[in-house]
Amino acid sequence: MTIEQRIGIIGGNGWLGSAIASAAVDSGAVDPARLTLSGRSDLSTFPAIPDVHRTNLNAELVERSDVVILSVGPAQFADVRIDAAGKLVVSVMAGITAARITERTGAAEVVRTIPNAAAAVRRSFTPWYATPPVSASNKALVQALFEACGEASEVPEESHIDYCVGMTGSGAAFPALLAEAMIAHAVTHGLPRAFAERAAAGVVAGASQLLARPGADAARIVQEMIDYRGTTAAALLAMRERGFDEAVAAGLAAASAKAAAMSKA
Ligand SMILES: NC(=O)C1=CN([C@@H]2O[C@H](COP(=O)(O)OP(=O)(O)OC[C@H]3O[C@@H](n4cnc5c(N)ncnc54)[C@H](OP(=O)(O)O)[C@@H]3O)[C@@H](O)[C@H]2O)C=CC1
Ligand SMILES: O=C(O)[C@@H]1CCC=N1
Repeated sequence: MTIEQRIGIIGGNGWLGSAIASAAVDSGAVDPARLTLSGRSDLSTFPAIPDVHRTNLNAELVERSDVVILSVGPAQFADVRIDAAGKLVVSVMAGITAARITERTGAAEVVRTIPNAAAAVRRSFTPWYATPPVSASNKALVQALFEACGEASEVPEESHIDYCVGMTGSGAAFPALLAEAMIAHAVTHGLPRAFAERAAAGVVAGASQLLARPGADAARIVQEMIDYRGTTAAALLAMRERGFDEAVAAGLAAASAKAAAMSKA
C-alpha cells in the first residue's frame, strides 16, 4: 500500500526514527517528498534521505503532516510541545500512555507501537494498539507503515504494548546475548575467536529461519529435539535445569519495569 498522507517523525534524526524513515522510503510505502523529520540537532547530522524535509521546529513538522510519529526518548517527551489536534499521532515510545499523549498533543486518534532494532534491516516485528477513536483507514495506514519496517500486528489492549516493550521491543537483542555466551564458551575451549564469532552468528541467524517458516511452532520444535534424546536434548534440558526460562522471564519483567520508570523520569 502506498501511503498518501503526509508523515512527520519527531525525533526522525534518532536511531529508530531514521530507521523507520529509511524503511518507509526504501519500501516505496512513503514518497520522501511527503516526509518530514524533526530533531533539535544541526540539520546536517540528519539522515541523508533525498527529498525529505528536515526541520528543528516541531510546529512546522506538525503543520506539514497528517500523521505525526513521536520517536523521542520517553524522558524527552515532557519537552515536546505540539498541537496535533485532528491529526493521527503514532508513538513508538516505551512506557508513555495513550492518555498522556492525548493530554499533551490534543490528538484524539492515538496509536502506540513498539518496533525493534531489526527495523534497521526491515525485519522489525511491530505490535500496535489503536485507541477507540482511530478510524479504520488510519489503522490500515499504521499497518502499512510498520509492514514497511517488517511485520506488524494489532493488539486489542494497550497493556499488551507495555508488555511487548520487553518481548518484541527489547527481544531483538536477545539472540546476540545467546551468541555472545556461546562465543565465550567456545573460546574458553580453545576455538579461535574469529571462528567462534562466525559460527555463533551463523547458528543464531540461520536457525531463526526455522521459526520464520509458515506454521512454525517453537514449542513443537523444542519438544521434537527433546524427544530425539540426542545431544540437543541434553543441551536444552541442562539449560532449563540452570534456569533458562526464569532468566528470560526476569529479563522481560525488567524491561517493562524500566519502561515504566523511564516514562516518569
Ligand atoms: N531503539 C530501539 O530499538 C527502540 C526504541 N523505541 C523507542 O523509540 C524512541 C526513540 O528511540 P531511539 O531512536 O533509540 O533514541 P534516539 O536517542 O536515537 O532518538 C531520539 C531522538 O529524538 C530527538 N529529540 C529529542 N527531543 C526532541 C524534541 N523535543 N524535538 C525533536 N526531536 C527531539 C533526539 O535528537 P536531538 O537531540 O537532535 O533533538 C534524538 O535524535 C524511544 O522512545 C524508545 O523508547 C522503541 C522500540 C525500539
Ligand atoms: O532499549 C530501549 O529502551 C528501547 C525501547 C524498547 C526497545 N528498545
